[in-house]
Amino acid sequence: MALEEECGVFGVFRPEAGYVAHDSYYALYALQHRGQESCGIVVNDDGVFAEHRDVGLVGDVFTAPVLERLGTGEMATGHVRYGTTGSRSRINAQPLVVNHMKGTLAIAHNGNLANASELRRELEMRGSIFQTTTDTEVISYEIIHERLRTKSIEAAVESAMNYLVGAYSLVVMSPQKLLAIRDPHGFRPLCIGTLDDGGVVFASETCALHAVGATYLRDVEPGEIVIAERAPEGAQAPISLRSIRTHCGTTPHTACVFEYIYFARPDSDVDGMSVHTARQRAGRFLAQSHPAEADIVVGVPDSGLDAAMGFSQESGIPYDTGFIKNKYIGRTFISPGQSSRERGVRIKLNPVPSVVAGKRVVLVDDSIVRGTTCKRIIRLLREAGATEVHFRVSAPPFLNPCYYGTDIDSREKLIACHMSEEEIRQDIDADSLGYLSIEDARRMAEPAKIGGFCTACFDGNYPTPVSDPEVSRYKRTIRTGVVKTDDTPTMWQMKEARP
Ligand SMILES: O=P(O)(O)OC[C@H]1O[C@H](OP(=O)(O)OP(=O)(O)O)[C@H](O)[C@@H]1O
Ligand SMILES: NC(=O)CC[C@H](N)C(=O)O
Ligand code: SF4
Ligand SMILES: [Mg+2]
Repeated sequence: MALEEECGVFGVFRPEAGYVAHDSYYALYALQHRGQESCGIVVNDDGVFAEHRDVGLVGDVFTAPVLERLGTGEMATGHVRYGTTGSRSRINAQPLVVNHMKGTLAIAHNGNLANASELRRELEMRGSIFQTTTDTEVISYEIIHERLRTKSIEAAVESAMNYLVGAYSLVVMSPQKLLAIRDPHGFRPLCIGTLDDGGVVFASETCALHAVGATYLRDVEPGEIVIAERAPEGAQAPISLRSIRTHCGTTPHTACVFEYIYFARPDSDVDGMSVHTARQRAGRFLAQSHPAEADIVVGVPDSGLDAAMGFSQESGIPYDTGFIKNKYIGRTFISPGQSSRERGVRIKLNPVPSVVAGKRVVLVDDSIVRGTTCKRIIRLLREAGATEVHFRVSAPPFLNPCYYGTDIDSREKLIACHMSEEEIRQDIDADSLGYLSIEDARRMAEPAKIGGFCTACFDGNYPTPVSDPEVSRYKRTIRTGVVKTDDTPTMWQMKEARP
């Protein structure tokens, strides 16, 4: 496995009981690109939770009878998963539902805790019995633990956030409230929308708001807890929103830059910045930093197309459709092993010979991970008659794993960890090769309403301590509990502070 998708979360709260499972179904369909291993919906009908989760795609798991069985309710939460902690089995499918002394809780999580194993060990020592192998269950138990000594679910979340390190965009549903929570770094996106009937929705991406007919209100701020609850009688709107901001501004914002490069849908806005525009900007920057003498610019469908357009606009070289993508194949990333991944690339893309024959082609894609895709498509272009292929990549080279919800699992598999740029160019048989610089990767999303970006998979600058032996500079921090690299408290220090 190399780079993989992540997860999508959704929540809806309507003033009157209705088909909120159907809302979730449409939204999850729009978020399917963020995770294809499993999915789930939990409906809340006046405090009674009905749930369905399974491995598979949204359209396969949620048949009409299944949606029917979920019934009606005022609230629902949904999830599409690509697992980063814990296997891809049904037991780990989300939203998780946990019964505790003060009620029931459903939780949907996008992201990954950097201190999940430490927290889990500690919770187990205190008697917690885990049903899954996910970090999401760790978050739920941390919240429940805090709930026993706080007055409300939001106070419990606020308190639990003191111990959570890493990436978490959450939708939490209690019998009476629907909460949206974003970690103080703001790694993963999360936005708020409103419905015509006065309802409220939370979603990973704005494309899911559009899928349910909601209007974008704003993004959840990094560190913010947004609480949707029934407004008192006579209030202007039937559902009110309020916020707890005690965790806002406690750490620099480090939104995942790869959301703009690859993960998010181009028709989504993330932190107020259009993903399509960000990708076009990246293409323009590439044309400035790595120009080419060529006849046409071609993008690799799907996620290379916007950057190819930007390259064409900046360079003046005409853009054309050089590849047709088979509509009936999913993202090759989801293939379980390298051999089936290679087969997937073969059947997925086909060049258009009339476009590329006899042409010097600038080929643009969003990333090189293992080098499988680009090697294959450059060969296809040459077989179709392209005379030169200049490959431009709208991301910097991947050199490090991600601990925040993206499965870039080991350096062994990352081609840039083993070959120089010139060796890669030769290996993939390109006439020239140019990557986006890290600085330009940050610049592509600069207009976003967020303070800064994580670029750790490219430069190794992890915004939090991470408990992984691969990241040697943090080893000492984690073993000794002495912070050497910044002022972020270690897990051990946080534990000591815990009442
Ligand atoms: O170097 P590799 O290991 O081959 O991986 C890189 C490719 O994988 C992704 O595309 P993918 O085809 O998976 O999905 P997409 O259709 O969404 O671009 C990415 O957009 C690159 O094209
Ligand atoms: N990719 C994700 O956001 C995954 C969420 C969570 N860490 C899980 O493994 O289920
Ligand atoms: S390490 Fe890379 S993929 Fe992970 S959060 Fe940072 S920028 Fe995103
Ligand atoms: Mg691709």
